[in-house]
Amino acid sequence: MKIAIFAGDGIGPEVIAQARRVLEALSLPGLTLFEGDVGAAAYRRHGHPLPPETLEMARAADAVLFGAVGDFSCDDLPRELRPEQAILGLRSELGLFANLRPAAGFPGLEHLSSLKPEVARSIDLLVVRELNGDVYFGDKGERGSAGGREGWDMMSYNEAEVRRIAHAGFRAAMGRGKKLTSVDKANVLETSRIWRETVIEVAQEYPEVELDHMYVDNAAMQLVKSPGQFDTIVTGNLFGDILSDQASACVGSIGLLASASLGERQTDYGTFGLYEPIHGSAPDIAGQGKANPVAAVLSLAMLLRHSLGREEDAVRIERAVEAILADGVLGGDLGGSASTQEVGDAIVRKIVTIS
Ligand SMILES: NC(=O)C1=CN([C@@H]2O[C@H](COP(=O)(O)OP(=O)(O)OC[C@H]3O[C@@H](n4cnc5c(N)ncnc54)[C@H](O)[C@@H]3O)[C@@H](O)[C@H]2O)C=CC1
Ligand SMILES: CC(C)CC(=O)C(=O)O
Ligand SMILES: [Mg+2]
Repeated sequence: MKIAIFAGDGIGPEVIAQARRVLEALSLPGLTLFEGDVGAAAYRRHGHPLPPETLEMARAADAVLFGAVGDFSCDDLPRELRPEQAILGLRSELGLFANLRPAAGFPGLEHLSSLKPEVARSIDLLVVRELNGDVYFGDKGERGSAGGREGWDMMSYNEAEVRRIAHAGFRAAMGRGKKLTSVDKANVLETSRIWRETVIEVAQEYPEVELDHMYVDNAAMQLVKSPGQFDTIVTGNLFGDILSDQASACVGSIGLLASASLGERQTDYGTFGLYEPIHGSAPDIAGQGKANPVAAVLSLAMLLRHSLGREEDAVRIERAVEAILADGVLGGDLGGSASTQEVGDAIVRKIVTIS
């Protein structure tokens, strides 16, 4: 089993160091770890945020564990050299089109949610976000205009792209509460009209799943008003990016939510994937030991489940995380004072005691 580890920038290395300790505490036989450079760190060392050797390392692995990229010192670089291109490049080059972002409340942490505790208690949803299309990958540019500089980012989806993420959404819903909400903006966007019609067509193959549709503005409102109504959400790249950050505040902190990015490639043990917290490099707290490593640790659990077929180890990690949070080992983002290292220590100790 080969895992490529790309820690990246800002708090990326801090949270990945803790995830790595948790992985080592599991003492899995036959595991090889490789480390590669991405983001601003890679740009400084190799002149590119996603050097060819990093991409090759990812291709040769069964899974990638990713921290975060982004560094304001790179803001003036041309777009193709900015750190964020590393994660976009990995997602597109590796064909990782389905981004699974679960958001569920942790028992006893309801008071830390931005919602009322009784509302927060009801959250248990999965955002299935399309990851290879939309405005992030469409034609983009800048030109002069009568109104000054004009920029554009083309939003587009074709039926094949929508079909494959719709299948991912329906399959995910089948494994959960059999309810799928497709989020779009079909009242004004052509892209969304094709999205909605294609999702309805794919629904014929999943008669057991109850499908509904919601405009993204209403979905954002419903998410904070009554998140319990959602089971599985399928949506485009931009809407999914925004709604999942919003969902993290409903759970308690962006430092808690993990993600899996999957494509079609199968390995000897499961589906090849890239696993990362939903947060970014958080330059405002980088280097201060304040980053919550839980999202990175839970991303590792998703890696073990989806790419390495090690469900029992994934559950062991998830139980350890739930236990330390219930014990009150909380970082600053959750109103506590535990450092990144202390949260990692507590998870490692629990892993060892949980059989
Ligand atoms: N996949 C990736 O690598 C992503 C990279 N980014 C990049 O990250 C950089 C910073 O972006 P922001 O918009 O500030 O988003 P961010 O997610 O890095 O941070 C947003 C807020 O959440 C806090 N936060 C994030 N992770 C946390 C954690 N684990 N524990 C405690 N608090 C945490 C930060 O301190 C900040 O106040 C930018 O360069 C952005 O492009 C943003 C999102 C995803
Ligand atoms: C950094 C961006 C490319 C994407 C993002 O914010 C995300 O995937 O959560
Ligand atoms: Mg994001």
